[in-house]
Amino acid sequence: MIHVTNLKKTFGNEHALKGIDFEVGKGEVFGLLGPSGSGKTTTIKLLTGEFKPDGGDIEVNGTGSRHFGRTSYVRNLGILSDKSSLYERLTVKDNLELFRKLYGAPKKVVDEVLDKVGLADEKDKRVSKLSKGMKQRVLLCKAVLHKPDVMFLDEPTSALDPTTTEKIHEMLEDLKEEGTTIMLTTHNMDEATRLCGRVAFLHEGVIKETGAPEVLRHKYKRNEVHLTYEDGGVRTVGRDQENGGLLKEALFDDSVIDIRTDFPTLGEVFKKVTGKELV
Ligand SMILES: Nc1ncnc2c1ncn2[C@@H]1O[C@H](COP(=O)(O)OP(=O)(O)OP(=O)(O)O)[C@@H](O)[C@H]1O
Repeated sequence: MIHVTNLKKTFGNEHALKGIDFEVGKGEVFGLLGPSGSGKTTTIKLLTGEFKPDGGDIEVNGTGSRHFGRTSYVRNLGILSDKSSLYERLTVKDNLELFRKLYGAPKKVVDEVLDKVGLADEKDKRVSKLSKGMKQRVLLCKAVLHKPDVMFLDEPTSALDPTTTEKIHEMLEDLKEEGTTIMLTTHNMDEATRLCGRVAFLHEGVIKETGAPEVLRHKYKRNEVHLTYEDGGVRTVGRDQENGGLLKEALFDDSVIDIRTDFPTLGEVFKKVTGKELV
């Protein structure tokens, strides 16, 4: 659904993207993970036609980047970015009705999407009276009501409270179930682990690693086993032939209360690969 080859973007002397490659399959949720300034938003803006590439190729749903300026291209996408906005003086429902008519979507979708993000009771409120988290949920409704095949979400939950984040995650999981192709950017490793089938680690405009979160966690795990004893003592041994007998004995040793392998979080893997924290 999304093909990106040797994509480059420069701002003056700043090489924001130094030639990145990735593919996103139909129905896949793909996460671009990276710290601030790594090039995540630039990538999304190139894919949605807001920026023009300085090199490389992009194709989204069969459309090449030279056609991204066409209204027909953007209308078939679902976009949630820092540029997404609502009419503050209109109610939630009137805002969504406006976009529904623009997209020619069926009337019932407005209530359906509001219900999904838990905002059915707020539909007659003016947008100017909503909290930040509520606005973000309405923006997500706006991005999905025409049931786009591809969605680009730039940090969909950044700086939101846990309840709003959970609601947004539930909605994204529903979209994933329905087979929507989603590309999102995030600093949040839990979000990426929960939602993404595959992630790419972006660091200083370069993709350093790509893969399924669990596969990457497995690939970068330390080959160690921690044995915790009932007196609180912890013994760490290599998970190898040499310690085979000891580990087998530990399984049946009543004084061993916990046996644990090191399974790093995605954030720890990111640090291992790039030397940088994901925040
Ligand atoms: N419009 C622009 N003009 C000049 N430089 C830009 C512009 N947009 C991005 N950059 C630069 O490109 C680099 C990548 O920025 P980008 O916004 O893509 O990072 P990001 O990973 O999305 O960061 P954040 O997580 O803080 O949003 C940064 O060094 C940034 O200063």
